[in-house]
Amino acid sequence: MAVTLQLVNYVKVTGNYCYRRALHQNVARFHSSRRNLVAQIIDGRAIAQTIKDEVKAQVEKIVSSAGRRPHLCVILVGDDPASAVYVKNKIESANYTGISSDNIKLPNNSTQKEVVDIIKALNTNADVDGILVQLPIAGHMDERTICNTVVPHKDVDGFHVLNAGRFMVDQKAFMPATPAGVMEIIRRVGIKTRGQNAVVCGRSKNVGLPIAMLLHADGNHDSNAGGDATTTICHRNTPHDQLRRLTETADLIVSATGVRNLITGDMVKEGVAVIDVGITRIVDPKSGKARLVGDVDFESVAEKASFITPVPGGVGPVTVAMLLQNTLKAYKREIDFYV
Ligand SMILES: Nc1nc(=O)c2c([nH]1)NC[C@@H]1CN(c3ccc(C(=O)N[C@@H](CCC(=O)O)C(=O)O)cc3)C=[N+]21
Repeated sequence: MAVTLQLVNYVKVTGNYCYRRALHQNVARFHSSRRNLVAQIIDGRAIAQTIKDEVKAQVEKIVSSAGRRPHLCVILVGDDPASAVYVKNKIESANYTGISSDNIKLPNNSTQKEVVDIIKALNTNADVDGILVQLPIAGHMDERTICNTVVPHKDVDGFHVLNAGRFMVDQKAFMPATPAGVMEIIRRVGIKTRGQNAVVCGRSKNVGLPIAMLLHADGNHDSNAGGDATTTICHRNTPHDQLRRLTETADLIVSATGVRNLITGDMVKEGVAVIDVGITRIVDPKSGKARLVGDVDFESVAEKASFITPVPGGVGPVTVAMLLQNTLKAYKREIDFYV
C-alpha cells in the first residue's frame, strides 16, 4: 500500500515537474527527505532582478534619446525601522534602474496638513512622475485622506480610490505593487490559475483584497490580467477548521496575514502552489538573531507543494520591482484616466 502510494505521487509530481521545467528558470528545487516530491522554490530576487533589468533598459532608451529621467518621490513619516528598510530597498532599486528619486523624511509629529501640502506640491511638479507615501502612516493622520491626495496619474502605489475603483471594474489602473508582484510571479513561473481553486488568506485593502480580485477576474479582459480562478477569501473570522477545509482542496494558496505558521503541511494537498506574502519579524531561538518569517511553515509545506515562495527572498523583492515598473508607466502616462 505504501509503495503504491509513493509511486503514484512520484509519477504525478514528476510529470508536472518535467512540464514546468521548460517554462522557467527562476526556481530552485526542494527535495523532500521523505518522498520523491520536488517543490520548486521560487526565487523572488531573481524575478525582481529580471524585471528591474527590463525597466533599466527602458530608462536607458529614454535617457539616450534625450528624454527626462523618470523620477520617484518617497515620503516617509516617522522612524519605524521596518519602513526605513523598505524605503531604502525602493530607493536603491530605483537607482539601479536609472530612475532618480527623492526620499522625503518627515518627523513623526508632522501634521496631516504638512504631509498633504507636500503631496500637493509634488502633484503639480512636472519633474515628478511617481509619488508614494510609505504606510503605515502615523496614527493621528487619516490614511484615506493621504492616499486620495496623491493625483491618480502619479499614484504608483495604486492606493488612490480612483485607481482602486477603476481596477475593480476592469479599467486600466495603477495596480498596488504587492498584488501586482504576486500575479507577476504566478505568470513568470507558469502557475496555472484558470479554473483552479485559489484560497487567499487576508483581506487587507492594499494586499489581500486586490490579490483575490486579480485571481478571480476574467483573464481575457485586457486591462489588468485576471487569473480566472475560483477564489475564496479567508480572514481573521474564518474558523481554523473551515480554513483547513478550504486549504485542503486549494490548488493555489496566497497567504497575506502576518500570522506565523498559519499554513502547515497537514493543511495542504500535494501539488499545491503556495505564495507567502506574510512578513513577521522574530528572534531566532537558536541563533538569538532577528529574522523574517512568512505565514507558511516552509519545511512542512515544501514537502507537498509544487511551487513555494520563501520569506525573505520571495514576494518582497518583486514588490519593489513592480513599484519601479509602475513609475515607468507613470512617466509614459500609459494609463488614460479620462476614459
Ligand atoms: N505605500 C506603501 N507601499 C508599499 O508597497 C508598502 C508600504 N507602503 N508599506 C509596507 C509594505 C511592505 N512592502 C515591502 C517592500 C519590500 C519588501 C522586501 O524587500 N522584503 C525583503 C526583505 C526585507 C527585509 O530584510 O526586511 C524580502 O522579503 O526578501 C517587503 C515588503 C511594501 N509595502
